[in-house]
Amino acid sequence: MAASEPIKQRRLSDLLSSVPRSSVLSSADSTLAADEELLVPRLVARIAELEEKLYAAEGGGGGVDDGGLLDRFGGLLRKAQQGLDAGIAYVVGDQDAQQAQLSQVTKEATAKALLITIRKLQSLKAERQRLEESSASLLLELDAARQALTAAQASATAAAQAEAAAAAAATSERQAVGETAAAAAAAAAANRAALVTATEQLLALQLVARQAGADHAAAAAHSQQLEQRVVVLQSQLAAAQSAAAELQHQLDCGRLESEALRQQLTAAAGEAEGAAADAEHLRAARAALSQDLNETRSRLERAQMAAEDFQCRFLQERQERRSLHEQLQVLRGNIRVCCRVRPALSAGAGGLSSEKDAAACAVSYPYSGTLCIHASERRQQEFEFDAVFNGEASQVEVFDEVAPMVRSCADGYNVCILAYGQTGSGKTHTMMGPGDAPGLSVRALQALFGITAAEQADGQQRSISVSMLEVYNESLRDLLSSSSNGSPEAASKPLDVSAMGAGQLAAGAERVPGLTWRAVGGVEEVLAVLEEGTKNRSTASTILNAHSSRSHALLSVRLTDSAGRSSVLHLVDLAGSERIAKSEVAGQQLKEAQAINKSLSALGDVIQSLQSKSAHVPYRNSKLTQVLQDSLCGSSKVLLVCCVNPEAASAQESISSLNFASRAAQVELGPIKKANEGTPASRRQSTGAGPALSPLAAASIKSKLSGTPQSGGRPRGVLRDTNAH
Ligand SMILES: Nc1ncnc2c1ncn2[C@@H]1O[C@H](COP(=O)(O)OP(=O)(O)OP(=O)(O)O)[C@@H](O)[C@H]1O
Repeated sequence: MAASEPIKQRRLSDLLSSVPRSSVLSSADSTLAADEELLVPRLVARIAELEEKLYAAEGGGGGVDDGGLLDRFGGLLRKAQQGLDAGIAYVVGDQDAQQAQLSQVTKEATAKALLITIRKLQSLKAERQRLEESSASLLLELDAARQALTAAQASATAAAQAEAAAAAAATSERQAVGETAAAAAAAAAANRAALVTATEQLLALQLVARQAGADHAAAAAHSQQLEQRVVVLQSQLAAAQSAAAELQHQLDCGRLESEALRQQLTAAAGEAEGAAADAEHLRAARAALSQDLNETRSRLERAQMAAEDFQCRFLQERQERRSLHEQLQVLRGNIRVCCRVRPALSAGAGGLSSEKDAAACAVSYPYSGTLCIHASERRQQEFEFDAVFNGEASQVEVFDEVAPMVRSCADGYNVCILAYGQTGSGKTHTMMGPGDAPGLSVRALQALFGITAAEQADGQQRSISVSMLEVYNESLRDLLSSSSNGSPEAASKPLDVSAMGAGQLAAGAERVPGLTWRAVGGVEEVLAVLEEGTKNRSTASTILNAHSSRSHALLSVRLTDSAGRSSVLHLVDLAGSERIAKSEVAGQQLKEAQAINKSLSALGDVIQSLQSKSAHVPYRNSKLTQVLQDSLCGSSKVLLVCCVNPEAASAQESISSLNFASRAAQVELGPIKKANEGTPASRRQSTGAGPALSPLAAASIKSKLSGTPQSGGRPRGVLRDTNAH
C-alpha cells in the first residue's frame, strides 16, 4: 500500500503529482474551482523547472564560473596591474637617470599618461571590489533560497505523508472517511496554504534567481568590458612602452647630440678664446692704427697747409716767372734767330751730286752760338745767333730753344716760328720731322696741350684749334678745306687776306677770312690733321730735292680762352730759298721759284724795314708777309730757324741764308704787347712784362735765366767776313 510505505525523501513535485486529484477535490472541498485544479500541476511543473535550474545552478558550476570569472578578472587585473606597475616602474625607475635629460614637455606628457593609467587602474580595482561584494551577497541569497527550498520540501513531505495517511484511513473505513476527509481537507487547506507560501517563496527565489542571473549577465558583460579595458590598457601599456622606448631612443639621440654639442661647445670655447685673443690683438692694432691715423691726419693737415702754402707760392712764382720770362724775352729781343746745320748726307741724298760734295764740310763751330762757313780756302764767314745747332743736335734740343716761345703763346702773345733755308737744308725735318722724331710743330702742340691741361686743373678753360695754309704762287690755299684734293689747280674757295694793318685786327676778326680751323683735343687729332694737310700740300720735284716743297706751309695754332681772347702760334715751313739759276728749273717750276723768291724777298724787306725802323713796313708785297703781319709786328714774338746745308757745295747758299738770318737777328719789333692789346677794339689786359729794367738788371736777369754767358754787347749776326783778297 502506498499510504503505509515510508515516506521517502522525494521531490515536492513528485509528491504533489502522486496525489489523486479527483478524489481529493471531490471529497475534501467540492467548492474548488476548476482553474484551481489546474493551478497545482502548473505550480508543480514550474517548481520542477525552477528546481532544475537551481540544480543546474548548483551542480552546473554557476558559482564556480562566477568564482573562476572573478579569479580570471582578478588574475587579469593583477596581470594588468603588474604590467602597468612594471611599465610604471620601468618608466619611473629610469627617470632618476633620465629625467634630467628629457625635455620638460616629454616629462609632462609621460606623467599625464601615467596618471591617467593609474586612475583607470584604481577605478578598475574599485569595480572589482564592488563586483566581489555583489557576488558574495548573491551567494548569501542563494544559500538562503536553498534553505527555504529545503524547508518547503520538508513541509511538502509532511503534507504528502498526511495525505497518504488520510488516503489509507479512507480506504479502511468509509465512516471515518468523512471525518478523516475533513481532517484531510483541513490538512489539504493547510498544505495548500503551505504550498502557496512555498510558491510565493519560490517566486521570490525565482525573482532572486532571475536577479542573480541578470546580475550574473551584468557581471559577465562588465567582465567583458573589463577584459576589453584590460586589452585597451595593455595596448596603452604597449604604447606607453613603445613611447618609453621612443623616449629612450630620443634620450639616446639627445645624449649623442648633447655630446656633439658639448664637443662643439668645447671647440667653440676654444675658438672664442682664440677670437678673444685676436680681438685683443686687433684692438691693440686698432689703437696703434688709430694713433697712426691721428698722426697721419696731423701730418696730412700739415701737408695740406704746406700744399696750400706751396700753391700760393707757386702762383706767386708763376706770376713772377711770367714776369721774368717776359723780361727775358725783352732782353733777348722779340726776334730770336737760331741756326741749325743739317747732318752731312751721303751722295745722292738731299741733292748731293758726288761723294766729294758729301765729304766736304764747309761749316765749323768756333764758339758756342757761332758758326763759320768756309766758302773757300781763303774766304770764310762767321755768324753768331741766339743758338747754333750742329748736325748732331736732336729734335728735343732744338725744341728746348723754342719752348719759351710756345710758353709765350700760352701767355697770350702771337708767336711765329719760321724755318728758313735752301732746299734740302732740313726745314721740313725741323718743323714736322719724321714720325719717330717729331719736329717743332708736333712738340709745340704737345707743350700747349700740357699747358692747357695744367690750366684746366686750375679752373681755366682754353680751347685749341688749328689751320693749315699754303702760299703757293702768291695765292692762298686752305689745306684743310674739304674741297681741297691736293693738286694746285684744284684750289678750294679763294682765300684772301684781311686789309687791316698789322696788329689791328678786331677781336674775333680773321686775318684770312674763310680759312678752316679745326678744334683739336689731343696730339692724335693734331697728327691726323697734319697728315691731311700734308697730303694736300703741293709738291713738285726739283733737281735739288726730289721732294722739295715749292710752297710755304703755315700751320697755325690758336688758343682761345673762355672770355674769347685768343693768341696764335704760326709754324711756318718756308719754301727753299736757293737761287733760281742753280735750281735749273723752267716753266711752271720756274714760276713757282720766282713766286717763292718774291715772297722771301718781301719777308726780307719787311725785316729790313723793321730793322731800319721805317715808318712803312711793306707787308703787302707778298701774301706770306700779309698773312704773317700780326706776328711780325711789335705785339708778337718771332723765332727764325735758319737751316743750313753743311756741304761745301752749298756754302754760298748757306752764307746767303745766314745773311738773311743775321739781318733778322738785328731787328727789334718794338715793345712787346699781348695779342689782344694791339687794337682799340680788343680787350685790354696786363702785359705782365713788368716795368722797364735798367741795362744792368736786365743783363743780370738774362744771365740768371738763360744760364749762358753774355756776348759782351757784341751784335748778333755777321761777326767777321774774312776775305783773303
Ligand atoms: N737734322 C737732321 N737730321 C737728319 N736728317 C735730316 C736733318 N735735317 C734734314 N735731314 C734730311 O735731309 C733731307 C732734306 O731735309 P728736308 O726735306 O727737311 O729739307 P727741306 O729744307 O725741307 O727741303 P725743301 O725746301 O725741299 O722742303 C731729308 O731726307 C731729311 O730727312
